[in-house]
Amino acid sequence: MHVSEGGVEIEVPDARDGASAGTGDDVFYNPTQELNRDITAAVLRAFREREPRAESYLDAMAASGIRGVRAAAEGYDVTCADLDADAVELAQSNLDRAGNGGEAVHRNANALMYDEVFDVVDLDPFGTPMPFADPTFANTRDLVCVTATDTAPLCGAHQKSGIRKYGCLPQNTDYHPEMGLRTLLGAMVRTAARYDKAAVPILSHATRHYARAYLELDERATKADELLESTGFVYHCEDCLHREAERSLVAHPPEACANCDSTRILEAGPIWLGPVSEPAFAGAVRDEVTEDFGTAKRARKLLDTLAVELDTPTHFDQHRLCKLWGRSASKMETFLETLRDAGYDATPAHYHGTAFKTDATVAEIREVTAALDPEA
Ligand SMILES: C[S@@+](CC[C@H](N)C(=O)[O-])C[C@H]1O[C@@H](n2cnc3c(N)ncnc32)[C@H](O)[C@@H]1O
Repeated sequence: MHVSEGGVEIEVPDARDGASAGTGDDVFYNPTQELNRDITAAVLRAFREREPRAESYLDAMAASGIRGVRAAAEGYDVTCADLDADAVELAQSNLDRAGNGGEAVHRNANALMYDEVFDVVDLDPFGTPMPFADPTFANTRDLVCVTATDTAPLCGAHQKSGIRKYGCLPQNTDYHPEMGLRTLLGAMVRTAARYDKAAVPILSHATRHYARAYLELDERATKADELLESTGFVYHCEDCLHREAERSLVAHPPEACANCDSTRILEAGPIWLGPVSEPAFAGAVRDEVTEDFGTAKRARKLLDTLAVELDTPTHFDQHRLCKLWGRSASKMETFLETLRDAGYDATPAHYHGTAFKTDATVAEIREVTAALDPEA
């Protein structure tokens, strides 16, 4: 099957009739990840401005090679790696067809990353990226791009798996996409720190199906120490949804909720509590989205949201709060405007349409927005 994406043309196996348009008919290609790949192409453009020495790009789990083909079109010196020989053959033929150079290699990405240094490494595995984290942070020079699709372990829905994979205690809350993203970022920051490197999140986004993060590397151990100080714990009241965050290597959970006195407090961590994106970089990436991206409109909307989203470590869901309080929900803009008029910061959060961030506590949100549903 012929696929046109972001100005490049590739062949992928035809999922409908099982026929192979390339070589292997079981080589993976997921059309629903186009937004993720469009944003990656825009990140690669914006990162070039930020770090002009960045030249080599490893598509570490290439499958059809779509990420590598797109990176080569952006002028990067591309290597596509895959364990599957059919994938390597298909990726090489796609690189050749596009004519922007690039080599596909039949290698285990972990072994390859210990052998060779790349400026940019893109991890896009099935499920968790943790089995690839050590060589990635040991050897990558400038930027790590990472997707994790194991959202249930990440957000605490499959908690034991989350604990095993990410070395922290994730909890299943009403802000599960953000819990997942911060579980992933915490594990990335800690892994990089083992190699005396700081992995600074410069852009991140999450949906129900995956978390995606871009981490800029800094070789100063002092910077790695600084980042570790932005990891810590969230304490979440299961009754009133009040939450508090504590930046610390050790948890000091409250005995009871500061808002409602409940003792049903969930403790999550250590997770990343710092900013998940750098506003200026999100804006620069947004400016690199071009009309030949199939998801241009969605990508710009997402990046616009990321550029202004508050960096509080959890988001709220208006519908969840209104249900708890027996109120009808309001239009998001009206709800946020009400908080702002009362002197709080409040922005939409990119996780979904009813998600928002604010510096108000749950009690303050309840009080300030009460007039929006006088019947309740
Ligand atoms: C989710 S797919 C990659 C999708 C692709 N990046 C895209 O955007 O369409 C994961 C790929 O990783 C490959 N893979 C799994 N383990 C690997 C390893 N240790 N080294 C290299 N490739 C691996 C699989 O063969 C599979 O093709």
